[in-house]
Amino acid sequence: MLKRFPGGEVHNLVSTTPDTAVVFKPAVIKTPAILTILIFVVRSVVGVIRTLFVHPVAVTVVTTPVVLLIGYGWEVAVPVVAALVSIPSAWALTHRASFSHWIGRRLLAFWRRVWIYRRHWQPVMIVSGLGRHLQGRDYLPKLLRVECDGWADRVTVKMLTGQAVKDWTDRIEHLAHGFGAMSCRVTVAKSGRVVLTFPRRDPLAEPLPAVPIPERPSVGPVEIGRCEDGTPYLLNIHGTHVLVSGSTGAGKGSWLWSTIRGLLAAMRAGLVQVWALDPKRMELSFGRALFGNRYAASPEECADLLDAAVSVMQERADRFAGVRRFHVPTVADPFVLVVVDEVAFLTAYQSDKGLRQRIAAALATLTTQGRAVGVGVMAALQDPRKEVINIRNLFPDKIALRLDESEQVDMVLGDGARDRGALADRISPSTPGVGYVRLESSPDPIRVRAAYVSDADIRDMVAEFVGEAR
Ligand SMILES: Nc1ncnc2c1ncn2[C@@H]1O[C@H](COP(=O)(O)OP(=O)(O)OP(=O)(O)O)[C@@H](O)[C@H]1O
Repeated sequence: MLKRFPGGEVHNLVSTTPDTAVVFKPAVIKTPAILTILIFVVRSVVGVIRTLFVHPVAVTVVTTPVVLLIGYGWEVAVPVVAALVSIPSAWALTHRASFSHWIGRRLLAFWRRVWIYRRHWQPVMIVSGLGRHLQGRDYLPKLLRVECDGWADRVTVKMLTGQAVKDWTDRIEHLAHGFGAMSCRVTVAKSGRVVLTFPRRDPLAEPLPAVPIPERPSVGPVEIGRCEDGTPYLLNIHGTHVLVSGSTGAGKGSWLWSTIRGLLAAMRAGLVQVWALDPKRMELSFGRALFGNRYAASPEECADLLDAAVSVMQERADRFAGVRRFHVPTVADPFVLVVVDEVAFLTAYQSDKGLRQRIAAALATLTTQGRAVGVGVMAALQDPRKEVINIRNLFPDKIALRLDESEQVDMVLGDGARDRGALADRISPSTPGVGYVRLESSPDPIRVRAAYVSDADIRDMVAEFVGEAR
């Protein structure tokens, strides 16, 4: 005997096998055709209005010829379109930057949104695991906006509820390959939204000539080179410590020399002193005259120079205590920048244990207490493994140039840097000076190329500095 269920009809219940319990027949709700059509029309209208607002330039370019052709025939459409095309062409030829800002990049963004991102969105999301296909329905993150600049596409995405940024940073390779880009970087726009950056070309492929020596004395930020968007990259030196790490030939020298070059005017004015530790005797020795007697090469000399820097630091700390909390560079109390080329020579590879401990203690003291009293450290390092330098974390600002292994990226820049797109292990050996900067103030790494300071540039710097000093 079939039991009568509340709200159900007995004839809606079927038993498929004689010896088993009742099996429910799924309820089929028939949507009226008019409702389906209405939903479709509303969605289409909303889509058209949205496209009009989001891509006004692209919509005008596409619809104008069609409207003219239908409304006035080809006799009117062709000359009007020709005139309309000639105006932007003339604009593009005479002022390319403003044309590409107002028209070119918007058209490109529209095209790439439709052809690259919208077309591949569903398969890339499902295959990478960022979207789900459940019971015939797709649950996908929402593609909100595509913007193009001179070198990259920036895709703003609304994540699925419950997703974390790490879900995206773990899949940068899927995203890059899925959308035909060389790499992908993930940044957080706001809660629930991420921006994916897909480079279209490498704007840092060409070497940059040395930045002109500044006219005005300044302790920074100093111009080091260029960012990917073509803007000058300014590095803060005063009030921090900087670690530059990269394998041999990665271009660490260009970061050290670009910094010294940017400080040269302030050095001439007596507001900055650069103290050079050059255990390899290959890098800083070239501009030795810039450092006067504050140049050291042998481990003993380096240890003495570091101890002297610690003394300066402590003497200032005694004097400044209770009087001021920040250092203002003056001729009496200049900013002291201790530049160390290949710091591991002085720490990990130093066979004299006593000397090694003395140097490590001095470096740790300077990096923990020096910045408030105007003593900074900028150190270069080839091998960032933990056993090589354990004071790595005392440098607030870090730069990873080309590295040999992917694990080294987080060792230099801190946890999660590679996931956020700092692919320092993928930097080509043909682009020395390129690196990822991760500052204390921002977790997102920036890709930068330092300008190349050639031997001739260093000679000019020395000539200018010594000439002035005489
Ligand atoms: N910013 C740059 N732009 C273009 N070329 C560069 C740049 N920096 C360095 N180079 C080239 O790369 C070569 C190696 O650079 P550099 O000596 O600075 O590397 P490094 O990282 O200091 O290596 P090592 O640790 O072996 O001394 C230079 O001789 C120069 O030709």
